[in-house]
Amino acid sequence: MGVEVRVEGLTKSFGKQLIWGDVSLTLPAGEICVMLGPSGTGKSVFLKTLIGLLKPDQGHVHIEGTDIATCSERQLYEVRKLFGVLFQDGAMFGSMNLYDNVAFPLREHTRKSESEIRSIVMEKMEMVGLVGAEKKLPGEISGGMRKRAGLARALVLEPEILLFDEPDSGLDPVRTAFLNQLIIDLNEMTQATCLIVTHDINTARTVPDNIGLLYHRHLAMFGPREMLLSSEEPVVRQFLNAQRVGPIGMSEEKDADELAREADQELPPLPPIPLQQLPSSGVIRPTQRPPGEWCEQNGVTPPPGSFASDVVGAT
Ligand SMILES: Nc1ncnc2c1ncn2[C@@H]1O[C@H](COP(=O)(O)OP(=O)(O)OP(=O)(O)O)[C@@H](O)[C@H]1O
Repeated sequence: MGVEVRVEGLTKSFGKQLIWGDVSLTLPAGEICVMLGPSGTGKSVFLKTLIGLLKPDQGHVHIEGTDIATCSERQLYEVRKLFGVLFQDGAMFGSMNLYDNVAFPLREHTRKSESEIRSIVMEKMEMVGLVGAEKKLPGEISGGMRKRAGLARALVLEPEILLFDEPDSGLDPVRTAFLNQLIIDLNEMTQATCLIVTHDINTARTVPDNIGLLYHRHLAMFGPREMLLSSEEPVVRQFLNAQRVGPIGMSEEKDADELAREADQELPPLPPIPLQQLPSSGVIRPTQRPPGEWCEQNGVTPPPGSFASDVVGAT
């Protein structure tokens, strides 16, 4: 079972540049969360702060009784073992074949025998569909395969928390759909708490239990998927529906003149909320809420056509 990650009042700057301030959210144990945000809003910095690769200026990251922001190096080393991270390019060692890349954390962090390592590596290679490619070098395979190899490596220490930094970057829509299915199936299988940083709106709309949006140096919103997909809040609405009309401009926020010009433009209606993607087993995950539950419990009328099986992005 995954563990909860509780972030409180987190602030990070580089020199005088504030990246984001006062970020508070909880990644609930075993749930899948997505973090969105325009380019450069500090999503990768957020991931790195969660695993203690970057120190925040203020705030706390509580994981199983340890505060990553203030703990000792020794405690950090222990807590890091709870994490599996899939970096954007898979972060493979170019001179090692896939087998040795995937085996690397086991050889570094455990005293397991080579035969134990072999069985774990092959199990994870099978999970990500890479059996037969063990001897290939990272440079000899496609970007999608590299990501799957990176995922196998992220899984070998049986992590309780899985972080994905733009798993869909550089992948075509079909490969992205397969990778998303793999993430959902892994979550069902391992119950690890998952956080996916992505730009892909379809992923954000259909995969997670919760969505967060970083914008303009703060966390604009974080909460259940249906809450954000039914939100009328301008930034959330604009981003989750990939619209030009709204506060977000080409480089940063729009200025007052641009916003005034848009004032009389009518916003398109909110699109229907798609069904959340199921694991391959077709059975709802333990942490997944039935469609429409959040809206019903919170007295929110979902946009017309929501939760129909033929809504684009439903499968
Ligand atoms: N180690 C660092 N030192 C100084 N500035 C940094 C460092 N790491 C990141 N930054 C700055 O922090 C800001 C946010 O970067 P980050 O990569 O987290 O954005 P992002 O939201 O993940 O962007 P994208 O969606 O384009 O990948 C950028 O302005 C970047 O230049």
